Amino acid sequence: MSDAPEQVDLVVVGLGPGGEALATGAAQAGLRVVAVDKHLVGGECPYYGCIPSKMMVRAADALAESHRVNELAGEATVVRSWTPVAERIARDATDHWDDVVAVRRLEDAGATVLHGTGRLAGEGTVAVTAPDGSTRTFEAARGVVLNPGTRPALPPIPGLAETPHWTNRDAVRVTELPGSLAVIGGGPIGCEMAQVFARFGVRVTIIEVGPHLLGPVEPEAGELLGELFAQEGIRVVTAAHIDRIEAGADGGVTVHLADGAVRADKLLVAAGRTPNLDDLGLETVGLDPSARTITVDERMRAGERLWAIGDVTGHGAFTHMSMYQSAIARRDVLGEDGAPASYHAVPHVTFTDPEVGGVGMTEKQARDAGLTVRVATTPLEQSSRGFTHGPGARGLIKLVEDADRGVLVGATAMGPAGGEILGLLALAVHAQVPTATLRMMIFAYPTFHRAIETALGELAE
Ligand SMILES: Cc1cc2nc3c(=O)[nH]c(=O)nc-3n(C[C@H](O)[C@H](O)[C@H](O)COP(=O)(O)OP(=O)(O)OC[C@H]3O[C@@H](n4cnc5c(N)ncnc54)[C@H](O)[C@@H]3O)c2cc1C
Ligand SMILES: NC(=O)c1ccc[n+]([C@@H]2O[C@H](COP(=O)([O-])OP(=O)(O)OC[C@H]3O[C@@H](n4cnc5c(N)ncnc54)[C@H](O)[C@@H]3O)[C@@H](O)[C@H]2O)c1
Repeated sequence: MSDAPEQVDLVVVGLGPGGEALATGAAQAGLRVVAVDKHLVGGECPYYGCIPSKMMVRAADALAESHRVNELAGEATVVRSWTPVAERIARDATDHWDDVVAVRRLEDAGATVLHGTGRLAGEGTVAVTAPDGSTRTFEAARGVVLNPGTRPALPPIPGLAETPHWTNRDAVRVTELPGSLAVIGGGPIGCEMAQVFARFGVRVTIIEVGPHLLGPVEPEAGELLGELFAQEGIRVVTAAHIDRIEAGADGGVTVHLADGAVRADKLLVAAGRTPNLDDLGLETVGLDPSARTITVDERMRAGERLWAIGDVTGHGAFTHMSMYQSAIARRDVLGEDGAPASYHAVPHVTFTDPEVGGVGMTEKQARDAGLTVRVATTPLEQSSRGFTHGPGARGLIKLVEDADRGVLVGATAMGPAGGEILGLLALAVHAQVPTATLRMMIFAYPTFHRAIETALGELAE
């Protein structure tokens, strides 16, 4: 039974990267903050997402570089071992999936931290159910911030629910590698994980329903990634239709496609995310709990005394988006001024090798928006840096210009350190730097980012 509501200033439900930062900032500003998470303070990114997966990527890239020694610098023999990867994730990244440090940090900032499930119970009110079933109810004078994030989606494929499978949460906790792995989904999670495991000797097949890997990026980049994956021995099946999935008696799995079958020791499902909106009490404030996103305005307001941030707002499922929105919502909660949200230059990087970075609109999005579009694409390996780099230099720069305004509205940087090259392009799109000004820049020789100059030259032709 719940006692009388406790009076506080702010309740933050869900402590992903943005929720944790907001709760910290609001508590440090003197508000009485209750911060609630039903699992780990910090959310998906530090425990099951960005951080452990990037440790896996780093290890796999080191292996790939070691193999390039044979072409560039003599002979290298490497004995692969997953043990250091698993240990680094468990010990350094996730504290063995324990959030005690994060909880203490938030408490030190002045917040009350509760492990439990938060549900709205009308405007400005949240009921928190602890793991032991007890409930406390809070009335928040300033209001409630929602940052509930997402969980792995399970596509409605016959047999899948009954078949043992990994999601990203299992993949980052693996201590022993299987001989073979089937991956459903060729999005960022599927691609990053597939390449990592393949580089550690696992026979990997990616099964993607779309026409190429990394659906929303420029098709040239997704197709090139598929080509490079195939070259390093990853089987990529695109335009696939999975009829059903069958668990084998030996613990393996068979994915039955419309034309053939894929047999593997393990199955990784990386087929998108389900927003954690179904058990949040949204109906008590007039919102739809079955919706895929919560609509927010440019200050992250979702209703009276209600804000939402992070993946559930539908503006890009990235940690940097959660943090960006967190800062805007925090200012609004505290009654401070600041720039409203703007999404014309959202950057994203998939940390495959080569990295695939993008910002703003793709060519298709720009054309669909009715812009007068001019594009230029240049292969990275044909730049001086690409030529000297040799193996591992494949990639591309693609620019999308609004020709009427003479500014870039989108760009792709794919290649070694593609995510770093993207920085320059993200600035150009963000600040709407005229392409005429970009053309006057001096690009250091021989850098990868100098390929942007080549592409700018092609835009002008
Ligand atoms: C494998 C993987 C790799 C990724 N790599 C990158 C990357 O390289 N770069 C990048 O920018 N992004 C990456 N992402 C995405 C990134 O993890 C998310 O965008 C990021 O975590 C932001 O999510 P969020 O703030 O919406 O909340 P989340 O991180 O999803 O956290 C939400 C929190 O809310 C809690 N919660 C949910 N409902 C309730 C409730 N009712 N009551 C209490 N608590 C609740 C959950 O327990 C969770 O802790 C990756 C994701 C995955 C899965
Ligand atoms: N480096 C990064 O920034 C990074 C890395 C990983 C994840 N993320 C974030 O996490 C989110 C989730 O990643 P994700 O890769 O799971 O999702 P996603 O939605 O981006 O990709 C899922 C892929 O699975 C495919 N798919 C769906 N159902 C299928 C089916 N039945 N058969 C075959 N293919 C199917 C989709 O066509 C899509 O290509 C991403 O949107 C991204 O924003 C970011």
